[in-house]
Amino acid sequence: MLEPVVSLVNGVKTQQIDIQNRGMAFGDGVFETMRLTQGHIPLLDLHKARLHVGIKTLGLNYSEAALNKHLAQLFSIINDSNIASGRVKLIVARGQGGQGGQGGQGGQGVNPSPDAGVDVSILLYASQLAAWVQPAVALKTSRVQLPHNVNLAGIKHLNRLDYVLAAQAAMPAENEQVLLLDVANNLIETVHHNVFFIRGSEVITPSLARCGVNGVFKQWLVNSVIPKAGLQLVEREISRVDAEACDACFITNAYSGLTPVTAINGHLFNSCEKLNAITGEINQILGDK
Ligand SMILES: C=C(O[C@@H]1C=C(C(=O)O)C=C[C@H]1N)C(=O)O
Repeated sequence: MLEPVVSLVNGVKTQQIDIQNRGMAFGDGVFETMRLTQGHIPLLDLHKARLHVGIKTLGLNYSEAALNKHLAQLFSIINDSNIASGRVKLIVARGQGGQGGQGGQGGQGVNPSPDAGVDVSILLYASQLAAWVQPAVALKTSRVQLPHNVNLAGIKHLNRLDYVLAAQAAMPAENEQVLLLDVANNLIETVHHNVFFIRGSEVITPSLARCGVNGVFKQWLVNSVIPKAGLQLVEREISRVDAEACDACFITNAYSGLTPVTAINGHLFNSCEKLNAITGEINQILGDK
């Protein structure tokens, strides 16, 4: 785990949170993992929009003005320092407090009290991008499958235990990422990325209606990049057999962008012209190359 270079909790420079914070106690919150490039965060508006969806779903007592103030404070610290590129993690968790202080189930206080506030914790990890970005990876499926949960599908909430179990079971090598299937045996995503397949002029990505995280980079690709590259986006269920019939595969997230996939459980994929077109478009827009 990389040490944060700057850590703000509700605008105060500290690495401590309240022992009763509900984000820690119950996973009662949402988060964003964002890329910092030359002092700015690409796709920040999309990160904020996804955060907002999660906040609304969880019914957090949220002030957009407070969030913007904390972000401005963070940017001012970044600009005064020599941190140019890295990773920014933003957590919005419900403040402390169980049900009226008396506890809910078994005195554990699962129900939030009406006056439970909101903690906005902003943590900056200044790591070298190159240390995190892999040129290409192989995927390995995990025997631990994602349950369906339509209440939380798409949201990047703090409860990631299915992912922890799946990664533990798969034990990936250094050049591997863990691919998750759901309980209906459809491919969903990797532990840290969304997944895409190219077949002819179609770019196919799993439907996340029942589980999975609606990635910010995925949203940007789907709405802006893929149409520009003249390709057709299809969101649907994908089985392993469907996937193996495809020409190419890649994974995405906001931190590392697009990463080509060389194989899934030993089934090989090549790079293809269409994948190069998408990568070219991304690099041009993000100004990476
Ligand atoms: C919880 C995580 O999940 C992944 C995050 C994204 C994303 O934000 O783009 C996509 C797929 C998820 N499996 C994470 O922090 O990596």
